[in-house]
Amino acid sequence: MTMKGGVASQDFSAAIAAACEPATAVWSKVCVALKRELGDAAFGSWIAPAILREAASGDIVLVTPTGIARDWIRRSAWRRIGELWAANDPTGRRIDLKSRLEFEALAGVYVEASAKPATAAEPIEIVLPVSTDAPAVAPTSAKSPRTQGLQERFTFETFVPGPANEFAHAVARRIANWADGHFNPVLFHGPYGFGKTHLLNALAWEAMRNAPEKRVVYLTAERFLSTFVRAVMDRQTAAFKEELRAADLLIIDDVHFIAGKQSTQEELFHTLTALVEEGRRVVFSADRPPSAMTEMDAHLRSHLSAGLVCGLEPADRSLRLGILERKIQTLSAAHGFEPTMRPDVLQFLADRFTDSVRELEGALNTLSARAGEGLSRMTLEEVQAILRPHLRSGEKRITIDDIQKATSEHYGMKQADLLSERRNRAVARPRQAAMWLAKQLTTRSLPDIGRRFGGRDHTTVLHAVRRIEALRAEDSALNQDLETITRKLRG
Ligand SMILES: Nc1ncnc2c1ncn2[C@@H]1O[C@H](COP(=O)(O)OP(=O)(O)OP(=O)(O)O)[C@@H](O)[C@H]1O
Repeated sequence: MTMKGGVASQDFSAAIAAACEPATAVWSKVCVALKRELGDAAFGSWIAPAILREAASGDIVLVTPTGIARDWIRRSAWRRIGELWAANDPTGRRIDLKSRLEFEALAGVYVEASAKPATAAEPIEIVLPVSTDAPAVAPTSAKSPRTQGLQERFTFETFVPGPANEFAHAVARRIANWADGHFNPVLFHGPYGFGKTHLLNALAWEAMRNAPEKRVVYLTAERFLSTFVRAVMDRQTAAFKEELRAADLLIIDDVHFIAGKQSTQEELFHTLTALVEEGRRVVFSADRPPSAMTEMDAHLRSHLSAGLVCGLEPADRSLRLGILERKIQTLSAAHGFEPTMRPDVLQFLADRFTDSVRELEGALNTLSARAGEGLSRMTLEEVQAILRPHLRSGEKRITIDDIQKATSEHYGMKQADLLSERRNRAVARPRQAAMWLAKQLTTRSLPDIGRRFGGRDHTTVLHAVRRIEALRAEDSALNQDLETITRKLRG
């Protein structure tokens, strides 16, 4: 079914101006009205995930992530979309509606009109549909929905192998090459901050590059949980299942996160068995082996161990030195300074920051921010003086999970509320407070924090941090809340 926009004005200059208006601008206007008319929930669930594409002929196609979404729009909103489109696009461009699968069958005919209208709410987007525009070599900086959740810097090129992770690295490369799926699922486990997410991201990028026609789905367990909860609330579980089960390769990061969350575990169990039965690949990461996931449902636990369980060990000294050298090269390439540091400084860093590679990287970033191009000339004394605050020993390490638990407990809500899409103040303010605490008490980056709060964007975290900073100046109750939670976390 296609629709045609009518010429609304006889005024020639107005028509010329309108003709220059890109389809995305028209769609944004349509979205503003649709959001008002349908309400946030329906708009966010069905319209926002759709993407506008433009044909060489000038025809516009609204592409939905699933057939179910296409049918919903056709049934419930298409007539209205046609009216709004016609009213806002006097040039009379046609707009058509297709599901992604239909659209991909016509691949090559269309070019992307835009990622998404500015007015669109955050979509229930859980897939990385891989199509002909997969990254040719390394991922580019443009973040399209299909690369949502993946970090561009986490590739095999930037991953340093060593004895601690050699086997995991080899297994990940094999999966990324779509080699035989003899071991399925594969679970990578290892301690906090030693490269699991990096490895899974690298695997996803490489798998997409090697087989652009296949569908690779990457999501964190937090995102799995929050998307599933939202799908249940919106009665969209069928669409949720359809999206996941259409994956050729499903990658779920930090699966331990859903331990104890009964219905989410069940859903994951069914997804896992369905995919494995069909010979599709499934990859997980976790902070411990399945045998140690005592809160995990026994059924799911045994299926997680049914393929290959593969450990990453903490990086040894030579690997830490290798990683430091690689990171220095990356920093120097980005900022144009000499890619070296004094050997005693390198050794000091490798010996003092052993808790995780994340800490090691954080120390290097601190030095680079302070010294800039003087990094290569820094003496050991200067380095020690700058890093002294980071070297407090015996301080308890606080995780984002700890912060979410303590914050939700303090405000008398569930941890899942902090990850949910709910925007009312009673939930939004504690969520912002928890994000602020995560920025203050952990070394996590803004994208990393967003990832752990239901897969939110780093700009949302930045906004939360700024909001809390501003409120602290005038809201003593909030200050007290933050102090109480911090005290509790520090133990
Ligand atoms: N072998 C490695 N080569 C290069 N960088 C590494 C390596 N191992 C870890 N890193 C870096 O350390 C940081 C932390 O790694 P990552 O986020 O993958 O840890 P993780 O094991 O997933 O931790 P968590 O369980 O807390 O999520 C990242 O910036 C990553 O690039």
